[in-house]
Amino acid sequence: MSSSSSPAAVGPTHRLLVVDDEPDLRTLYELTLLREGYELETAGSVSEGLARLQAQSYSAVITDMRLPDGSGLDLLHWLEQQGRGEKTLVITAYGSAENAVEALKAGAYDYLTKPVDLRQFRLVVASALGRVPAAPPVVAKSPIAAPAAAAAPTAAPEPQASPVAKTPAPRAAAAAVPASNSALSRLAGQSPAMQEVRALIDKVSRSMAPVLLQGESGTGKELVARAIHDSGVRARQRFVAVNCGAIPEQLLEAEFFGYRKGAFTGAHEDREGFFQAADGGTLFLDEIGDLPLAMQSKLLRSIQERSVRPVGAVVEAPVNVRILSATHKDLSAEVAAGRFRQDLFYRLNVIQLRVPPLRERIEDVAQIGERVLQRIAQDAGVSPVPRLSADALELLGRYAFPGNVRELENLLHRALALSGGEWIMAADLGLPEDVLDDSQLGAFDALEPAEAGAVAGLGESDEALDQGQSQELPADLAVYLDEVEREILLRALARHRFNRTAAGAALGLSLRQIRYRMARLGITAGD
Ligand SMILES: Nc1ncnc2c1ncn2[C@@H]1O[C@H](COP(=O)(O)OP(=O)(O)OP(=O)(O)O)[C@@H](O)[C@H]1O
Repeated sequence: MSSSSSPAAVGPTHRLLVVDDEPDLRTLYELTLLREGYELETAGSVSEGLARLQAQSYSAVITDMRLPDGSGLDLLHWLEQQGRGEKTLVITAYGSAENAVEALKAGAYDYLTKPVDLRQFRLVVASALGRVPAAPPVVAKSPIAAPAAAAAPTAAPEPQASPVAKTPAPRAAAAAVPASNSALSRLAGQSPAMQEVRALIDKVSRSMAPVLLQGESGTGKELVARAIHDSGVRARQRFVAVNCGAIPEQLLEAEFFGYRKGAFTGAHEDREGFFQAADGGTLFLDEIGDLPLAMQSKLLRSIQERSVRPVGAVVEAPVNVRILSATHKDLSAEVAAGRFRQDLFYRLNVIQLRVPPLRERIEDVAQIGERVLQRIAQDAGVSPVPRLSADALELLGRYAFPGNVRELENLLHRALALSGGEWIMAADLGLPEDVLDDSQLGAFDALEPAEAGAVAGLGESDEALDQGQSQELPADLAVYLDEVEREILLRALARHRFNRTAAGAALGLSLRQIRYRMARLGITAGD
C-alpha cells in the first residue's frame, strides 16, 4: 500500500514508512501525516516492513511495538545492523515504560504511547526530521514575585541569581551554533576516557532518549549536555539549563511550568516556565538529585504526558522537550534511601553517561589548560595569550584536582592575573603545598571513590578508624552531616576572608553552589 501527496509544508519532502497491523490506525496515521506534506508508505508486519526497507530508504520509520510476526524492535535492530540512517519512532502500549526504554536503548529517536495523541504525533515526527513545529504564542517573561499561591506560601524569597544558567535567546533568533563555537569543539582532551565520552555524545545526540550525566562537581557535565544538544537536530533550538538545587521549593512549580496572571499575589502577567522556554529544544536539569519528592512527581507527570499546566491555568499545553539531567550523587542510592522516586529515576536514566574526574584523565590537563587559558585570556582582553611553562604543566600533571576542570579554570584565572607575562610558571599557579606526588596519584587512581576521598584528606588514620569502631553513631545522620558541612564551609570562608567565590573554589564548588549551601545552612556574613 502506498500513497503520496504534494508537500504542503516548507522544506524538503520526507518519505516515511508506517508499520502497524491495525488497518484503522494505519489510515489514521496516514491521513495525519499526508496532511503535513509527507510522502508515505505503510506495512502491516515486520516482514512487509523489511521488504519495503530493503527496496528503498526513508527519512523515518514509525512502527508499532507489537506486530503479528515479531516486534518493532526487530526493525530497529535490522536498521542498526545495516547502518541505515532512518530515524525511528516506536509506538508502545500505554504504561509500558519498559518497552519505551528498550526502544530508546535500541536507538529509537523517540516513542509515543497509545492511544496516540495526534498533535503530539505530528510534533514528534517533525522533531525527528528536524522540522520546527509552529511556535506557540509567546508569553511575557517577568521576574517571579512573592509566591502567595504557588504551593505553600511563605515570605518572599530574597532576590537571587536565576537558576537558568543562560537566558535563552528568543525562538525567532535561535540560530545554528557555528561548529567552531559548539560545545563539542570546546570540549578539550584526547584521553581514551574523553574519546569514549565523545563517541557517546555522538551516539545519543541522534535520539530523544533521556541521558543522565553522572560525575563529580566541575567535571564538565553541563558542557557535555550542551555538546549533546549542539550535535543533534535540536541544535537550532534552545538549550535551557536549570540548577534544580538553587530554586526555593515553593517556587519550583511556577519556575518549571510557568503561571497565569492572577494565579497568586504578584503574578501580574502570564509567565512561561522552563518547559515552555525549552519547547522544541533541550531542558538540562542539573543537580536533579536535589529536587524535592513532591516536585519529582510533577516532573515525572510532565515527562510522561509531554504536557505542562502552568500554575493557575485550567488546561494543559503540549511541550516537546528533550530532557538531559545531571547529578554528582549516586541516584540509585538516593532511590534506595527513599529520597528519589524510582519511576523518575527509570525515566531519566535511559542512557547513562559518566563524565570522569580530571584525575582519571590527567593526561588531558595540558590541552584543557591551554583551551581554558585561551578563553579566559580572550574574555579578559589579554593578548597574546600566555602559555603554560613546562614546570607549570609538570605540577598540574601531579595535582589531583578535587574540584576538577572548574578548579583548573579558577587556578588559571588567578595565574593569569598574577603572571603578567608570556608564560605562566609553576609559582603562579598557587597550588597548595600538599600537591600529591606521583606515587600517591597512582594509588589514588586504584581506589574506590569512597577510599579516594580518604586519601584526599577527608578520611581518617588507622587509629581513628579503630576508635571509630567503638564510637557512638550519630542519632540523625542528616543533622550530623549538616553540622560537618557547616563547619567546613565556615573554615573555608574564614580562610578566604569571606570571599565566597574563592572559598567555593577551594572546595570545588561554584559560586552558585556555595551560595546555595550557605543559604541552606543559614550561614551569613555575620558568622
Ligand atoms: N573538557 C573540557 N574542556 C574545556 N573546558 C572544560 C572541559 N570540561 C569542563 N570544562 C569547563 O569547566 C567548567 C566546569 O564545567 P561544567 O560547568 O560543565 O561542570 P559540571 O560538571 O556541570 O559542574 P557542576 O556539577 O558543578 O554543575 C566550565 O567552564 C566548562 O566550560
